[in-house]
This record gives sequence, structure tokens and C-alpha cells, in this order.
Amino acid sequence: MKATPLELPGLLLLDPVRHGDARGFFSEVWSRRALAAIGLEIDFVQDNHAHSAEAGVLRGLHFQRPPSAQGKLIRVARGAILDVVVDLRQGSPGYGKAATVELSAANWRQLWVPRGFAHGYLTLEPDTEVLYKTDAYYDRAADAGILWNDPALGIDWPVAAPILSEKDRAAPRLADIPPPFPPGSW
Ligand SMILES: Cc1cn([C@H]2C[C@H](O)[C@@H](COP(=O)(O)OP(=O)(O)O[C@H]3O[C@@H](C)C(=O)[C@@H](O)[C@H]3O)O2)c(=O)[nH]c1=O
Repeated sequence: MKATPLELPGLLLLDPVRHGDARGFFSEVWSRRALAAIGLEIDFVQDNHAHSAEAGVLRGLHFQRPPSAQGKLIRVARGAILDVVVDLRQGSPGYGKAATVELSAANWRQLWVPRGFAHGYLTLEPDTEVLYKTDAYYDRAADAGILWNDPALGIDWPVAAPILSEKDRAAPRLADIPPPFPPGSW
């Protein structure tokens, strides 16, 4: 498993091996041993699977407040997404900065997002299926979000009018919420 650190500390782009043959392919999409070998020892507790029917669906930017913060290991089994994360860890050199990466069934890449980030994605193709593992359970009371196009984040979304949930349409800007991950919480 190749692991490439991205510009925000803790973010890792992973390239699992895909063994192709005449039948199709085989791939170990998650292995505790392979992740431990690159220094990631994570106890995942939940697997999520989301289908988006259309290109232009934007989900995010979401996080769960501590102590229910979640690390996420994200991949795409069908279609493609622009995956976006924002570092919300106060005191991190990346605080308030965003990173974007394309994940697709074609490139077979995965993104490891540690606790302390907001996460969102835009589907680039219809019928896109996103799968991700989390290291903490869903906690509806801790569920929170930041407005996808908060100008302070400077995210270069390739779409002006995405398809959003009502919740995401009404999300606050980062400057309008108490810092979700103060020093000591991450
Ligand atoms: C996230 C989640 C949602 N739900 C429920 C709540 C709601 O009724 C329904 C849809 O929830 P949402 O609208 O929040 O789904 P969605 O907008 O897809 O939310 C997801 O977005 C991406 C970007 C993430 O990073 C995830 O952590 C998660 O926040 O599913 C669960 O039961 N368990 C979960 O873990």
C-alpha cells in the first residue's frame, strides 16, 4: 500500500494495489496489517455507503464535535468525487485550510482523514458510490457542519449551484461557530 502525505498534516492519500486479470480485478481495500505498516493503527467501528444519483451532488462540509469526532477512510467504488477536507484543529499549521483530491473507481485512491477535519464531496459522475470507514460511531447530537462555499475557506468548487440537502444549505460559516477542535481536543 503506497501512502502519500498531503499538504495538511495527518492527511494521507493511499493507493491500494488492484490486481487485474481476464476476469476483472481483486483488491484488498482495507487491511489492518497494511495500515499498521504505514503507521496507522485505527480501530474502525462503522462502515458507511452513500449513493448519489446525479453528478453535482454536494455533501458537506461535515464533522462530529469532540468527544464524538471521527477519522474517516474514504473511497469510491463507482463514479468519481472531488473530496474536500478542512483542517479545524486550532493550533494546527493547517487550521482553516482546505485540501481537495479526486477519488474515483478509476483511480482507486483512498483518503485517510484524521479527527479534527470537516469533510465533504462533490459527485463528478452520476450513480456515484462512496464508501468510508469511521473510527467513532455516528452521534446525531454531535453532528455539525460548515457552509460548503464559506468564502474564508477558498475552496475552488467546479460548480456554482450544487444539489444540497436542506441541512447543508443552512450550515454556518466557520467564523460563526465556536472553534470545534480547540487545543487539547485533537
Ligand atoms: C452520517 C450518518 C447519517 N445517518 C442518517 C441521518 C440521516 O437520516 C441520513 C442522512 O444523513 P446525512 O444527510 O447527514 O448524510 P450525508 O450528507 O451523506 O452525511 C455524510 O456526509 C459526508 C460528507 C461525511 O463525511 C459523513 O460523515 C456524513 O456526514 O442518514 C446515519 O444513520 N448514520 C450516519 O453515520
